[in-house]
Amino acid sequence: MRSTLFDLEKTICQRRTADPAQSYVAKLTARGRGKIAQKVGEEAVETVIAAMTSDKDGAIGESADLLFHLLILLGDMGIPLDAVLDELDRREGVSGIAEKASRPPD
Ligand SMILES: N=c1c2ncn([C@@H]3O[C@H](COP(=O)(O)OP(=O)(O)OP(=O)(O)O)[C@@H](O)[C@H]3O)c2ncn1[C@@H]1O[C@H](COP(=O)(O)O)[C@@H](O)[C@H]1O
Repeated sequence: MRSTLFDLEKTICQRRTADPAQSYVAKLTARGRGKIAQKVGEEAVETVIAAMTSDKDGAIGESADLLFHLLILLGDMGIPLDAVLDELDRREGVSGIAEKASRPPD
């Protein structure tokens, strides 16, 4: 399996406390979780816009930005990428339709 996301997670962890003048990760982290979360939202919107305009190259670039900023946010919250992947593994083979139907009524 490609280790790209795990390698990036490690880099982000190392850069969090770097000099904000030298590191984007450190600069964004220093601005606080609200700003990091805002960036995740912006990159998500930009991904959606690329999709809605059928801009494949744009969608690839914006998806990379989204994953990068999501990893910064997870790192800031102390959530390892492994925890997210474990959750996806837990859901494997469970149809989204069946899962929704099994939820208790509101
Ligand atoms: N993958 C990335 C990556 N993707 C995007 N970006 C940066 O993310 C920023 C987002 O761009 P935007 O135009 O959306 O934001 P902005 O205008 O800078 O910010 P705002 O003023 O809007 O808040 C840009 O500065 C991009 O260069 C990245 N910066 C770093 N990485 C990785 O993170 C590592 C550590 O980076 P540093 O922390 O900078 O050393 C690098 O070696 C790379 O592997």
